[in-house]
Amino acid sequence: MKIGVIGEGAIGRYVIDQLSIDGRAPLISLVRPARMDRANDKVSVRVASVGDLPDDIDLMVDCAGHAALIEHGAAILKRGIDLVTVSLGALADENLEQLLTQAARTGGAQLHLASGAIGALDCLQAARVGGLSEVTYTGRKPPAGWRGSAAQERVDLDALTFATAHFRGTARQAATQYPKNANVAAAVALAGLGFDHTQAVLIADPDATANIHEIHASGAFGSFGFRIEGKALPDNPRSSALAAMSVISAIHRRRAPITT
Ligand SMILES: NC(=O)C1=CN([C@@H]2O[C@H](COP(=O)(O)OP(=O)(O)OC[C@H]3O[C@@H](n4cnc5c(N)ncnc54)[C@H](O)[C@@H]3O)[C@@H](O)[C@H]2O)C=CC1
Ligand SMILES: O=C([O-])CC(=O)C(=O)O
Repeated sequence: MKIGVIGEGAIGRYVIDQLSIDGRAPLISLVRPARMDRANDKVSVRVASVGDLPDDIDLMVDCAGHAALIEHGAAILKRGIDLVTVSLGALADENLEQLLTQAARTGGAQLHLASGAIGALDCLQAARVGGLSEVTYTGRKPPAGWRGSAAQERVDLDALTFATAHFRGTARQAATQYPKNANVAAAVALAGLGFDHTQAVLIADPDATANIHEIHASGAFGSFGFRIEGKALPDNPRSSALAAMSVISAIHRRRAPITT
């Protein structure tokens, strides 16, 4: 299977490392033009545009964030190449969602949303069939996990002495205002009640030692609570290791003769 990766940051590097251990086919990296000369011995080919991807590529994986999905997503799908993405929050923009839907139909390809740093999405998807009445997502990270986000303008991250909510609103608002931190809110919304009916709370917690994500949902099925304490990737305190693992898991499931 010939795979192309977008993004050589914390998630991208994990994915490239794992795929090179699998070692079945050359890896292609789609990078910004300024990064064309960067060295990574696990990558065989570097390209700066979707047009330069080889014809026999099987799958692209976006590990680069909203800007990359916006820039490359439609062109990849239109070329008939399936795309796995971690940038779910970008779909809070309805125009982008429509553009990607149309591109996938035109190319006969599929955009696969990696489960990312959260779980229990299967439960929400099934519960949605019978009708959900309420879904709340709470994201809690140490202050360092919120650096570079809108939280910085709302609370003094360096001076916090107790857990402080810096955002309360819908999943659409969270995903739009926190592009690097609230993809999980988008995942919960897309699996359950949608962007405008899923409530989100984002908390900076000086006592937290992990990225903690919680879902509380109720509906015709009953109710459930889900909580995960995810370790951050060593290179980026914002991003949970599970998000990178979920990309590899998505690729493995595509190859498997029997899959969930
Ligand atoms: N679904 C989920 O649960 C999660 C999703 N994410 C998303 O994944 C993104 C990446 O996370 P990290 O690897 O930790 O970030 P990072 O900042 O370590 O790496 C991002 C990489 O993407 C590259 N990049 C950015 N825009 C690009 C473009 N237009 N074309 C090509 N490359 C581009 C950057 O040069 C950098 O190498 C986050 O910004 C966030 O949106 C992150 C954590 C969890
Ligand atoms: O990695 C995490 O813990 C969550 C995250 O950044 C996101 O949802 O974008």
